[in-house]
Amino acid sequence: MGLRWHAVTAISLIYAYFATSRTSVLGFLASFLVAWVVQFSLFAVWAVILYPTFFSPLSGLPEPSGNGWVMGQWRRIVDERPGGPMLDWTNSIPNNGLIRFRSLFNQERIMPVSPQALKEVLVTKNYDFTKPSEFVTGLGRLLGIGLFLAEGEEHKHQRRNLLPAFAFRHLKDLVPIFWDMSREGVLVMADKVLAEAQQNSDEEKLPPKTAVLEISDWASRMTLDIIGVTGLGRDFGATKDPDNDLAKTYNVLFSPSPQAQLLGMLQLFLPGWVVNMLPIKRNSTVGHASAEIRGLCADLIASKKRRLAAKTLDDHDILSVALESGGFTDENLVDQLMTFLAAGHETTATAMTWTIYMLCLHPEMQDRLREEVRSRLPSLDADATAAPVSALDFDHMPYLNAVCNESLRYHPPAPMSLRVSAVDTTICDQHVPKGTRVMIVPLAINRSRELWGPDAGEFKPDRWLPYFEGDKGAASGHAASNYAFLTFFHGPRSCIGQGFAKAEFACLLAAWVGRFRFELRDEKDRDEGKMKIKGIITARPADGLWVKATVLDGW
Ligand code: HEM
Repeated sequence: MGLRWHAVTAISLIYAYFATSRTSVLGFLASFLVAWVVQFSLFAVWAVILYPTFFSPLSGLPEPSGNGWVMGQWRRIVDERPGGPMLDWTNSIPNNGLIRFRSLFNQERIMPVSPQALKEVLVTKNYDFTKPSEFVTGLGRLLGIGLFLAEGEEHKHQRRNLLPAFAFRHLKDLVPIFWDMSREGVLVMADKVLAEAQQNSDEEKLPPKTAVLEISDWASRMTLDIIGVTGLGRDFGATKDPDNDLAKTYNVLFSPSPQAQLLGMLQLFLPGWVVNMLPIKRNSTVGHASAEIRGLCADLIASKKRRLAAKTLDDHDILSVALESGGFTDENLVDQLMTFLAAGHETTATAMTWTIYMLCLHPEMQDRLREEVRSRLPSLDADATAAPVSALDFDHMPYLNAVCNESLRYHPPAPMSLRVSAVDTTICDQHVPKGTRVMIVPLAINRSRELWGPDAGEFKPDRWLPYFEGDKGAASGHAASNYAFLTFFHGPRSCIGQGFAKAEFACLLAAWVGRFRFELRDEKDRDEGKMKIKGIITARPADGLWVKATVLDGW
């Protein structure tokens, strides 16, 4: 529910016009202000207290206790990790598929938590629920107004034209490229570790061939290079160069700074274009970064178009597929590329970061995974052409796939997202008025005890392996429903890059764990509950993940 600024201003003007003699400008202004403030105050009492408490059709839904008088559950929402309070509510509040909670100024949110409620929001009534307008004005600067932010018919059209780039057959062909790039990246990493290890001082007490790395930075640079080559046909060279401009630009864009949080909050109350124009540093940083990325994407398109015109284009990257479809204008293609660059590398890098963290907490799983990798894949030192790998090699690595799935379940890189009902509609027969905000929380669903059983809160890759010969439940991690795994969402707006991300993730993880042993640098990080986790779209350890990486021999 938003204040109707135009109506309030018009009523205030009319009041001031009739209430004053119109000879005094000051008198007119004072009356205008008084009328404005009175209306605003009445609205605030209605919107913040009366409506959510007594009049909302959603007020009968179960909700967490301990609401602040004005701020609802806001304190918890900002203090805890993204999605953390919702996880707690999902597991503790009895419900019929929907939970309501109140956010800043008691704004109502509803959260679908049963398979039926999720199915309606994501699949059967998907187009009743759109992305909120602040996504377009806020995220649009980072992601471009591409597939991620398109709606309705425009979304269907774009998705249809982009799908061939993600077809199964095409993804299979990408696996050797993913592997090759993972292999090369790990060789660069290993050189760096060995060079640093030679300079280790005695006080550091690090084992031989060991150095401390910040893992999320390495993961981001490698995934940026992978999406560069396979998505856009350009190698950005970020893995080899820690000062790579594009990597640094994304690093700044996705850093959860206090200013970024403030802007995100203001987007809830002010028109997006006003927020984007506020004279604060974050705005100019994002403006410059976004212009730089746009320029880069425009260059790439121009160069591909020249090759397409000269009939020398035989690439299969996402950009080439989009170009050949003929379904996009140049301007729109720039937006699509921005979307794929951002959505296609931060997410997978976050998955890598959390997986290394979990494998540090569970060294026995790390050893088991390494054993499988080393027994199934050629050494990283082997010549890639002499020892090629294929998608089939990865299909035959059950533990690798189990670890990847479990990590994506336990730490979904994008822990929550938002929708708004575009029309009056229903979820599980509950009336949902137009304009209601619907919070979709993969972190909460992926760890729901109702859907996963009493061990939902444990990291257990084995749940993805068959418990007996012919056990079909392994494919869904033995969950009660397909909707229990929400990491990539479901339905027409599910992640188009899901297959791409899973294949890339498996290659990267196999190469990293095959070559290195990872241990946490700081003992205090063992307590996940105390870790500061923040993020814009994706959620990672706020201060990075610092690990001791040891280069291992024998493979
Ligand atoms: C582990 C990695 C990834 C995760 C966890 C992930 C997760 C998601 C999620 C949850 C959504 C839906 C968000 C929403 O609607 O609010 C989404 C959408 C999307 N993702 Fe991914 N993603 C990953 C990797 C990728 C990759 C590698 C690409 C591209 C190569 C990609 C491209 C997209 C696009 C274009 C959309 C918008 C789809 C649409 O609205 O039709 N993602 N992703």
